[in-house]
Amino acid sequence: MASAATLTVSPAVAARSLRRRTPWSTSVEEYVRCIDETRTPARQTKEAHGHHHHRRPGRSPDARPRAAAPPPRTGRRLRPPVTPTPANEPAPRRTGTPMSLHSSTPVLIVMGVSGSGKSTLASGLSTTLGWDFLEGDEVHPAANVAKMAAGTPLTDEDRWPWLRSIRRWIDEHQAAGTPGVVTCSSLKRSYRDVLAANGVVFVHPTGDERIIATRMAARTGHYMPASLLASQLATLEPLQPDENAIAVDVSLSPAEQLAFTLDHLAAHGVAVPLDPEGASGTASGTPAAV
Ligand SMILES: Nc1ncnc2c1ncn2[C@@H]1O[C@H](COP(=O)(O)OP(=O)(O)OP(=O)(O)O)[C@@H](O)[C@H]1O
Ligand SMILES: O=C(O)[C@H](O)[C@@H](O)[C@H](O)[C@H](O)CO
Repeated sequence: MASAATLTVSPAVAARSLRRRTPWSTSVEEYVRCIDETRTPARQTKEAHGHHHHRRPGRSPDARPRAAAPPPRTGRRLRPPVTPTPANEPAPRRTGTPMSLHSSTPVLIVMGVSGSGKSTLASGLSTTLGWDFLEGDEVHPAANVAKMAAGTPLTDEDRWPWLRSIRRWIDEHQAAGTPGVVTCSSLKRSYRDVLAANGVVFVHPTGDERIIATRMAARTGHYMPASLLASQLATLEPLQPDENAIAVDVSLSPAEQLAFTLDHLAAHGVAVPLDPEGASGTASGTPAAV
């Protein structure tokens, strides 16, 4: 893996982030406080709830300073940001692509075909990191949803306006210094190019298509028919070496996927909890090959 830049945050950005209760801090004590204050109850998958989280800067209750913040809890174990070295780099990724966060506010785009586990992983990342969350399916134009529900794949023209609205969400968050996590299939390179920016990292649950098909077939209450998986896979263009990305094996459990992704983020300078809820036991272990 190519070496990647360690995230650097200017004092002004760090101060702004602290005000927003986001976990950017060089001080462990402050970081503990921020994590504790941003922690929200575990989110359910949209399958269970039928709706998604969609928080924007300024509109989210979590984005506003809280008048009566609880006293900081003590004793939480943290994984401090580390500088990548050959010894502490996580296991090789499928793509072998460099991941770089430069000095911008990070936004994770969890991409992949329908049923690959985007929402499950993104929800875990958002909860663990305390970052804003956008369920990309929520901002599809109604006509797109109707089309997919009827079993017809979307075209490029259907997707451009949707991609642009996700781009706006990313821009708003980066301009505000508020990290975020968004789900967006981002199947083609040209789609990802609409979304890519400094600080934007694609996180791609990928691997055995039979696993995805099985999960899709078992899923109920979702507008996306399993019959569209074939066209999703046919449309998917693999990540390319110059894309800023982490590939995560779909065969891993949700907790393992979360731990694997957090390992990569930590190795690239992002402060993440050492003992995130739902990711215990594997964060510091060797992930399954991807
Ligand atoms: N790592 C995993 N292990 C086992 N089951 C999983 C895992 N990740 C997701 N699932 C299950 O697979 C199904 C699809 O997951 P999810 O809804 O997160 O995928 P998605 O990519 O967001 O789908 P879509 O794009 O169609 O909305 C769900 O039933 C979910 O509970
Ligand atoms: O680009 C697309 O074709 C769409 O974004 C789909 O991927 C669905 O929205 C998503 O997978 C929900 O099932």
